[in-house]
This record gives sequence, C-alpha cells and structure tokens, in this order.
Amino acid sequence: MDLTVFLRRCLEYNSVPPFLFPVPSPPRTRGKLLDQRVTNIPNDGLIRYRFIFNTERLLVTGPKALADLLVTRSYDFVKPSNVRFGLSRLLGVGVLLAEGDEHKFQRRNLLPAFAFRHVKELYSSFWEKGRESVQAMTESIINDAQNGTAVQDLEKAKKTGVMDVSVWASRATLDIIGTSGLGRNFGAIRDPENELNQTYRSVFKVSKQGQILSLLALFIPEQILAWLPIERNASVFIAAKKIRSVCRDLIREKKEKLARNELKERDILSVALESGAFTEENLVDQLMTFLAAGHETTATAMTWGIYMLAKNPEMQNRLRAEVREKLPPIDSDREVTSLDIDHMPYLNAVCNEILRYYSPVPFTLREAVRDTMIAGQPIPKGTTIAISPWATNFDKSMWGPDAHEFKPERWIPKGPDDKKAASGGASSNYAFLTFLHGPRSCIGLSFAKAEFACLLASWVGRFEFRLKNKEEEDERNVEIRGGITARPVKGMHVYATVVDGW
Ligand code: HEM
Repeated sequence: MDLTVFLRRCLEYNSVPPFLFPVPSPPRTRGKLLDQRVTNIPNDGLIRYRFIFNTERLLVTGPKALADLLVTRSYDFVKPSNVRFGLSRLLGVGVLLAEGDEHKFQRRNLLPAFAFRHVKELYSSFWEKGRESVQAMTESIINDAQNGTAVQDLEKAKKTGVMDVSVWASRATLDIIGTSGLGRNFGAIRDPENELNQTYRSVFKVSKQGQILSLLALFIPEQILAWLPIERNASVFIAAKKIRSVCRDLIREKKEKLARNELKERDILSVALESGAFTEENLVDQLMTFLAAGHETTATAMTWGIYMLAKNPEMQNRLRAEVREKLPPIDSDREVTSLDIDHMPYLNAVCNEILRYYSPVPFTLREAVRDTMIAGQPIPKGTTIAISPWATNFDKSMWGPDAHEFKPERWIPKGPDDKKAASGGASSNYAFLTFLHGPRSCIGLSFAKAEFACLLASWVGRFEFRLKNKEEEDERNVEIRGGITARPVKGMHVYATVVDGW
C-alpha cells in the first residue's frame, strides 16, 4: 500500500488503526494493521495526515526527523495537555508528566536509581518472581489437569492446563514493580484477590465509563470531566487515594530507616530517597508513575512473547534448551544474576525481537510548545505530532525487506566483526522506537529488559506453550485493543504443559 492510501484511511474514523488513535478505538486485527503500515516514507520522514475535525497532524518516522523531535529539540515538545491533565489527576506530576526544567530536574535525580549499575542488583529478585510465578502456575495447571479440562492425551493431560497468559503476566509484573520498585510486595502472584491488588486494579483497570470519558476528553476539557458525578470518577479517586497512602507510609518507613542509617534495601524508591532531591509528596507521585508506566507495559511484552513462541515451536524449543543449559533448575535456590542472563544470546535476541515486533506502546503524541523545526521543516507552535513504534519498527527502509518478519536471528552477530547485530541489523538506531530515544525515552529500559528476560526464561524453561485457539496461529485473527498499550482484546489463552527434567 502506498502512503496516499494509508493517509486516506487515516481520514476515515472507522479505519484509523489503534496506533494512530489515542483513545479506545474499535478492536483491530494485526492483518488490518499490517495492511496499513506505512511503506513509502518521504525523504524527510514527516507524514502529514488529517485527524478528527480536519485537524492536521504529523507522523514522524525518518531518523533525522526523529533525532530532532526526540533528542536535539526534545524540549520544544510536550505531551498534549489533555493527556497530561487526565493522567496527573491520578498520578500527580512525576517524571512521566513533568515538562521543561521540572522534568530535567526530576529525571536527573531519578537516573541513578534506573542506571544499569543499580538495575543489575535487581536481577536476582526478578528471577525470584519468575520462580514464584512458575510455582503458582504449576499448581494451577495440576489443579486444572485434575479437573480434566485440559487435553486428550492422558500422559500430557496430567501436566497440562489452560491459562490466560496475559493475566499471569500482569500478576507477575505487578509484584515485580511492587517489590523492586517500591519495596512492597502486592502479593498478586499468590493471591490476586488480596486488598492491595484489588485496589490497584480499580485505579488502573479499563472500564466502560473510563473509555467513554477518554473519548469525551477529545471534545470536553478534562477539568470539567473530572468533576462529573459518575461512579468511575468516585471509585478511581477513592482507590487512588488509598494507593497513595500506602506509598506515603512506605516512604515514611524508609525515611526513618535512612535516618537511623539502616536503609539496606536496593529498590528504586530507596535509591531515589537517598538522593534527597524529592519532597515526600513528589516521591508519592513518582511511585504512582512507576506503577502506571512499569507494570502493564512489561506484562504486554510477556503476553506477545508467549504468543509468538507458541506460534513458533522451533524457536520455543531452542530457547528452552538455552535456558536449561545456562540457568540453574527453577526449583534450585541458586542465585541468578545479570552475568547469567546477559550471556544468553538467544534469550536476548528473542526478547529484542518481541519488543520490536509487538512494541507494547504502539503510539504516542507530542505537541510543539514553540515554533520550531523538524528535519528542516518549520513546525508551528501547537502542532500535534504522532510517533509510532509500530510503524517505525517495521520500516523497510531501515530494517530491510524482511522488516515484517519475526526473526530473532537478526539480533545475533554473524561473526566477530558484525557490529550491526546490536541494533538488529537496522541502518539506524532510530529504527527501534519501543522505548523512544533521548531525554524523554523510557527511564525504565534496563529494568524492563532485565525483568522481561528473567520472566520469559523462567516460564519457557518450565512450560511448553501452545495456542488454545488454532485460528490465532494467523496473526490476522487476533483482535488488538489500542490504548496506551496494545494488547489482545480477549487475553491470550494457551495450553501450558510442564516439561520435566529441569
Ligand atoms: C517493556 C516494557 C516497557 C516499555 C515498552 C516502555 C515504553 C515506554 C515509552 C515508549 C515511554 C515514552 C512515553 C512517552 O513519552 O510518550 C516510556 C516512558 C517511561 N517509562 Fe517505560 N516502558 C516499559 C517499562 C517501564 C518500566 C518497567 C518502568 C519503571 C520501572 C518504566 C518507567 C517509565 C517512566 C518513568 C517513563 C517516563 C520517562 C520520562 O518522561 O522521562 N517503563 N516507557
């Protein structure tokens, strides 16, 4: 499809792919999305398209244009005000929503907590959560098998269960961000019904009323919507207040420990607290931000990861073989560190390829706060700009003709001099947009990659995954809901079989 057709489709509300539509849109399938990928990108990497009410938007794709937008002139752009206001009601103004000098200050002071030299101390706790989730999933499988709901083959049936991996992924990543981010276990893996987990879910769950509010936010200022006396507004605020008060208690506890020189924990909050740069209320905002930004994103990566491996059994087997060769058995207490995980070429290749192919955040927006330039083109103040990892991560001009194929091998060096494999063989670093780039890139990148690798290794090491719904082998049949993350509408149901011998 050429660019003109793509743009024409973007004009029609009903065929706007989720990644170009910031509020809940009708579910789309991957097939439709693939058809709508941009294939002919203009030289300057700037694609103009019309949005609702004929307003003009720019989709930025080319490396030079992305470098200007995300790095060189990053502070000429902010997140659109309705997005900021809507989220700040819940999260406060942490590093995700702060702008300008306030953002520079917050980011500078949080960076040490997210630097690799600190994140590497967290690998063992990520692995522990991987083990805990594997144990809980194994128990659920055995129960399932006893109820006779799994498969026909008797031997396999005893060790096979049906599960929605998106739910398990959410539970595991919530406990990881709780433990390694805040120093408090939400206990979601063991008991999803517990109060803290339920409260958390009512703040961040997608509800019908919430979706309608997001849609209305396109036309009505969020400040007015926030005061509508509807159940969604009331329940979210009560729940958010409760989570904020848990965060405040945690901060106070840790502050007291710090004052007594007894703060030994290495979670993100403890490191941020040691910097002394944040007020108590702003630290609460940061914690709410990490919960919001660092939980469903990684859970989405896990969901698509298991999906792609279930579709590609030979890749799954190869990964399982590497895990079993390089890592201690899942029931063993031996510590797993960054040295173990980061020296597993196939695991890292698979993780990178999943993050490229199904980038959890498909799309994000910016607004120019002053007259500026992108790739030599004047950009007037107020212009809305779209950035789409889903489009750029598939751009054939940077990835080559196999951009649309799922190929972990592209991340494995073909020889000692193959430097390009580090960027998946792409001709530019800007080809991989999953975490964006520059001062507003994902601050949790190293955290997320390590957590993802540990979870995927532990799950694939122990289980063999097959799709429950055969039709979903064809990506065109998986419905995807857009939003901040792009996830399968109906979850991801698989058969999971315990594979003995590890
Ligand atoms: C696979 C998992 C993840 C993906 C794909 C991801 C992706 C992103 C993206 C695309 C952004 C930029 C959003 C925008 O500016 O519009 C972002 C920002 C951010 N992410 Fe992540 N993220 C992931 C995991 C995490 C984790 C685990 C944490 C925290 C522990 C985290 C914390 C943040 C924060 C605080 C920001 C705002 C940074 C700033 O504006 O300076 N993310 N992330």
